[in-house]
Amino acid sequence: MTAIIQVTNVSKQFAQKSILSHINFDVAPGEIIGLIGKNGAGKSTLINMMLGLTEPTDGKITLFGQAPQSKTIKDKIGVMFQDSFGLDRVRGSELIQLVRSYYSHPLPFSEVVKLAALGENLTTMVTKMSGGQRRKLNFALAMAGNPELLFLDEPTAGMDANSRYDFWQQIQQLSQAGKTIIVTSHYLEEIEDVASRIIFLKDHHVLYDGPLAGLQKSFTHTIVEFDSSLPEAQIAALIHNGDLDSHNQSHYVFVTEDADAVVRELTPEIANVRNLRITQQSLDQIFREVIKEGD
Ligand SMILES: Nc1ncnc2c1ncn2[C@@H]1O[C@H](COP(=O)(O)OP(=O)(O)OP(=O)(O)O)[C@@H](O)[C@H]1O
Repeated sequence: MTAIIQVTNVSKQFAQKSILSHINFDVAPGEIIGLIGKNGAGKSTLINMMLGLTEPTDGKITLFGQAPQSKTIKDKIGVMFQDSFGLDRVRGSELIQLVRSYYSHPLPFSEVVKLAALGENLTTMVTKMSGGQRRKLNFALAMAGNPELLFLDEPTAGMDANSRYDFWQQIQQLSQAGKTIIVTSHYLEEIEDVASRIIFLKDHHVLYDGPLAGLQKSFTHTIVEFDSSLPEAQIAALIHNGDLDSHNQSHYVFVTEDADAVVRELTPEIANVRNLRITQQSLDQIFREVIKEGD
């Protein structure tokens, strides 16, 4: 299948400082790519290069087989940036109509409003909107042109829990309808639920590119968690085959490559251990652990 995005040996420097180095990946139609990495890893820079807003220092990017700056592909792309759009002294509905007018096959106005769950906020001046409402409006603007390819940079920042849930449901439906989606988010549990593929940026490179299950396999750690009223020093003295990830009140979380060994080490105090659970690491836990390495 033809790739929607091709990133070939791309490097980026700002003022001689390397931000990204030798980045390679292709994106197929219908994929939801979760682009992750700590603050400053280069996620927005990579998105900006894919959008043709900044040029790679080296390498090549194509979208739909053409240069990102090509006018003929603009109709196929929707973008939701981290920052707001600046046009504050207008109503949400006016902005949506304005953006629709730039596209040759925009979605009907009512469909845009429904997709973004904007409801009664439509006639509100943008300056009067809450952070969450502005994110929804930004999403409406990204979808207004009925794009094939969507870039979402931190889309749910500021949204409440219900709105976030509805938003990701919407994204999954768009993906099932064939849209290709590139998303960055610091809410890794959300990325974990929706992304068909994770691209993890670290130290200027792609550290991992593949499905979440593969990421868990590459970093073959398991979580052993339990509740105990024993003090941390006593628990730490027992367990040598795992690293303490967190201790919150009576709840202990250990990361290990050998869960059986950790359970055996706990046996002398098993009467003081409750709710023992063994699970795979979540994306958030892997992320925090990998990010810590080398810092
Ligand atoms: N126009 C620019 N000029 C100089 N440096 C820049 C420019 N844009 C980004 N940078 C630098 O490039 C690095 C990567 O920034 P970028 O915004 O791409 O990271 P990010 O992964 O999106 O971070 P965050 O998670 O905080 O949004 C940072 O060190 C940033 O300061």
